[in-house]
Amino acid sequence: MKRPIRKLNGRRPSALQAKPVRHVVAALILRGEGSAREVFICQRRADQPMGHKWEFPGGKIEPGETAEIALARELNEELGIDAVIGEKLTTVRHNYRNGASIEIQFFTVTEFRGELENRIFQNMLWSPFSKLPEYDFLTADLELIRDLADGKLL
Ligand SMILES: Nc1nc2c([nH]c(=O)n2[C@@H]2O[C@H](COP(=O)(O)OP(=O)(O)OP(=O)(O)O)[C@@H](O)[C@H]2O)c(=O)[nH]1
Repeated sequence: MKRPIRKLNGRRPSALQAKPVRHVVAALILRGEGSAREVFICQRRADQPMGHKWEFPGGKIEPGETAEIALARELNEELGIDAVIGEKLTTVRHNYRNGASIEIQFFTVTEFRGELENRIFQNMLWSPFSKLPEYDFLTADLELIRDLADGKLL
């Protein structure tokens, strides 16, 4: 039996509006050891969605790509480096308020060829883990940022 679609003030229930999950990969590019350890972070340009927010370099996985291949491609496009993709650190799922749902796989990178070159960002820099909470990161990254700053990860 077909169930009628319930109307809410003329709108469909939100489950029917849900957008497909976007699969994203991002890199924690690391340098240094111990308390001198730093991670490379990037700021989105004003004209990008969620402009001025800080993030880890990366992007969406294209059809047919593995996560590692997608991340190596994104790092090449965004920063001009040939990176060796390391271990997967964590996977984060997040629902943005606009209905977008993303799953981000974070990988470490400790080796790459080439110089880090700013091709698309407003700003980019090396940050000690303890200073990460001072930057205005994308909401989906906040738990990871706290864990890194508290020394719970890496
Ligand atoms: N790269 C990256 N994306 C993140 C992070 N955190 C987070 O929520 N995202 C979200 O994941 C999505 C990645 O999309 P993107 O626009 O950067 O990907 P892309 O380079 O493939 O974009 P394009 O569609 O312009 O080619 C965005 O919705 C972005 O807001 C992060 O730390 N790094």
